[in-house]
Amino acid sequence: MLVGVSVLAISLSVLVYYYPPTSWAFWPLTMAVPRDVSANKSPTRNQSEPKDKTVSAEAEPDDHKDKDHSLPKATITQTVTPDPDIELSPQTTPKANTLGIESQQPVPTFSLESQDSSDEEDEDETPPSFPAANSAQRTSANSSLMGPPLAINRTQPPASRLMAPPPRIIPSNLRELPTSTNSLRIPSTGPLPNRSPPRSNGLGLPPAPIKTPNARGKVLLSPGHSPLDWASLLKSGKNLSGVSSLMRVTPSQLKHNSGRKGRAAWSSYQGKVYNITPYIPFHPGGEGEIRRAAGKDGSKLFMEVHPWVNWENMLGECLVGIMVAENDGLIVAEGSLEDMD
Ligand code: HEM
Repeated sequence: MLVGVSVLAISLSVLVYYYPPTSWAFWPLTMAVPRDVSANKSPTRNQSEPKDKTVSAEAEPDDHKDKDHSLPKATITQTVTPDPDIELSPQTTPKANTLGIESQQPVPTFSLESQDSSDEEDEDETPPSFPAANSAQRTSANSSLMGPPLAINRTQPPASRLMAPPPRIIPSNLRELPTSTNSLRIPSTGPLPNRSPPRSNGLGLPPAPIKTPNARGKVLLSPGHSPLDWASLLKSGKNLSGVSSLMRVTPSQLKHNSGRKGRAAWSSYQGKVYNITPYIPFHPGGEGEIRRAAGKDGSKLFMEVHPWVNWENMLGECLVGIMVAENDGLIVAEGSLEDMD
């Protein structure tokens, strides 16, 4: 008995030595895999496979096959791709996808091509029409959302197609035209303009005239003395100041050059003395107005009438000098002023 057990143990040891336990699980599978699977595309190996626990766990159930066949045929094309791993030696470690024999079922692929008979016509290389024949744009053209195509009458001029027709004249809306005698009369009804009594000052005197913005008439300048003519004279380079160089002007000197008795007209504006003699005929406000400032400081008069006028630009070439105290001034020879005239 003891000897028998020993022999059995030794034989088992030898068996385990040559066939390690790691290879035990694949014995039935390697023995069952056919040598040439490519020649037999029908997956019938499962029938010969033993009901080993490792293999049967990866086999797909039958109801799964039924589910694949229930897919719509119109959108699925089935392709069979032979697994190249099948050609390997059965002694190698089997791949997972080869064990699932049912995975030899064709893999469904989706395609956008339609299954009707027009597939062959789509291969035509002529460009498709726009909009496409079966587009929603064409189909909606017949619906109520889209009107019929414009029918342009080529016989009419373009203006008549774009403009709205003239309004219809209804006789009841027309007024009666005034006759020649009635049009000159003051209407007897309705509010009348300027019918209020004339304004009185309460003293019996005639009412004061109503001032309007244009009540004061514009000064008519002599020909050749427009503002543009003055501007061109400023650019002419002519000596308009009457002096050879800037000078210090005393109050007595300013008063002396009053523009009377053949003298030049000087006027001071904010400490600067200008020879306004050449500008007098160009003054838009008239010669009399600007002469009021001759021989004295005209800043106040100037600012009262037109503070917006830039006299420094307009009289720049007429600058004589600056105002100084009486004892600081230099007398300018009168001949220099006569040269300007
Ligand atoms: C020398 C310096 C002066 C210069 C450069 C000058 C220039 C001018 C200019 C450019 C205008 C036209 C203004 C406009 O149309 O808006 C004007 C108008 C006038 N200026 Fe002078 N002016 C000067 C001195 C004076 C003085 C001293 C007076 C008198 C107080 C005066 C009285 C007037 C008047 C009454 C008008 C008319 C304003 C109007 O039409 O509404 N200006 N002046």
